[in-house]
Amino acid sequence: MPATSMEELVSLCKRRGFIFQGSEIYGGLQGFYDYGPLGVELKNNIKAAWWRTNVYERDDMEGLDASIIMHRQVLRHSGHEATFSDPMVDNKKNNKRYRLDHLVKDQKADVIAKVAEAMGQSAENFPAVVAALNANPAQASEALRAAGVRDPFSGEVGEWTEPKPFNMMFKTTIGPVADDESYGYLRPETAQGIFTNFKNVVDSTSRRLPFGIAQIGKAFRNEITPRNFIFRVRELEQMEIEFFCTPGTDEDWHEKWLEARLSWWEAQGVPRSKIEILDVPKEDLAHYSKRTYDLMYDYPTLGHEEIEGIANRSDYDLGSHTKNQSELGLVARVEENLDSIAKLTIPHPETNKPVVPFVIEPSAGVDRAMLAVLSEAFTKETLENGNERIVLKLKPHLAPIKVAVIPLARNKAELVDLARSIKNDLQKLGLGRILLEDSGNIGKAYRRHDEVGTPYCVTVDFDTVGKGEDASLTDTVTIRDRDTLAQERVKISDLSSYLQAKLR
Ligand SMILES: Nc1ncnc2c1ncn2[C@@H]1O[C@H](COP(=O)(O)OP(=O)(O)OP(=O)(O)O)[C@@H](O)[C@H]1O
Repeated sequence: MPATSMEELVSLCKRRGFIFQGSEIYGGLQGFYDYGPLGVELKNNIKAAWWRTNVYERDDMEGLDASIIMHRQVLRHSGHEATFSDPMVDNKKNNKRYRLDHLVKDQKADVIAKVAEAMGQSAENFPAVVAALNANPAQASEALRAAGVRDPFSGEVGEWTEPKPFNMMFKTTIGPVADDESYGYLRPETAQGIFTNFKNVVDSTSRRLPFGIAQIGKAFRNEITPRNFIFRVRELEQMEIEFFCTPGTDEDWHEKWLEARLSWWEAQGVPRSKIEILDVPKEDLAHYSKRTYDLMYDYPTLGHEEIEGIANRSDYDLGSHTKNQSELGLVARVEENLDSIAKLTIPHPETNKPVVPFVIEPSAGVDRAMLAVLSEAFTKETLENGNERIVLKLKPHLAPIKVAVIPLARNKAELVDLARSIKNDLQKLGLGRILLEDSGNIGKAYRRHDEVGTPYCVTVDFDTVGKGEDASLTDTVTIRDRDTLAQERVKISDLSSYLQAKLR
């Protein structure tokens, strides 16, 4: 059974070294997390699985790693300077600041109903309530107060300001002079680096439509209320694809990508039955989107929340960043661009005339992926002897440690030396991290490796070195299967092929 609460996951992640609060020894920094020894392995494995499926196993994709700090013109013409903002409100009583929609959503049902009524909306249509609050700031602050909207920090009814937009981009100075011109932004999504490199990739690879560019990397959002562990953070990582296709084929590609992405999640242990597909209503679509599917995973404690967005972005992005916009017959409404020096077109596959392609964008968060994968793998079992065990039933390709090699006694040099040499041989197979686990107590070692999801433990005991009761067991080791708890005796000489077959 998957995790039933976020607390279970938070506690496991801290206890076993997956995830720590950022800057913890100075009291922590809200919205920033550090990935520990096992977290970095799991994260790398998720990213590698995504890259393998979306780049290596397809014939229509290229990869990219663009820089994080971007020219302000990029984020001006992408629309982020003007629109990448969330409405926020302050509580005048304690100066705490909240994202308006989060604040209202977390109130009791009767309070939400009162806010909705005051704004002339139905509580069932929550986005419409938020839209009405944003559109009528003065009425909104009165509605929040009259409905008795409580401050989540103090628990008391707040004295709420009018909502105002808050741009979520991190701005930074570039170079030694801090003047009005010398600033850039930390990218709020990786996508823009793909659009600005579109021409470079086309020119250097001779790609023709349809094709896509994949990128994994950090993005930064100054979220007003970061919360729910790594679900909403200020420094996040994204796995994004911009898939360029001929206008008119976009709807078809949108469906294909939806299917491809669901099947990828399934292969990572996140079943379709736990993902709701939200066909985002027209009135809630981002300004660039023709249609968007949000994949809503059923997170413990939070319920269904977005794990990935798959948007049909039309020709908005390349159309916004290209020069000569007026000659290109753009479908999307874009702001005038007199700064770009590149024409972002590609020959139409049938007419050979220059065309600005449409874009399908599957965009997933690595941190949210990690939370979902951990949540699905988390299992509490009662054993035959009545003891309870916690086991992370991660898919082997995602497990941070693939095999733990354990000498039965840590003070017996011949056991430890042989275990080390087995570990070194297995490490050379390139399966991922193999750990020499010589902490001594075999029971504790098994428990630890269950909890961190190690699929196999290999134990070197006295029989292995010919000092046990059964001479026929010399040069064999015990392999313990994490999920079935079955133990098998295998010859050391067969170990590599045995584990390769199980883990590849
Ligand atoms: N603050 C964040 N922390 C962690 N992951 C995030 C954050 N914002 C976005 N993501 C991830 O990046 C993906 C694509 O970003 P997108 O801009 O579509 O998110 P969003 O619609 O702004 O998300 P939300 O509505 O939850 O704020 C999301 O599906 C999510 O997995």
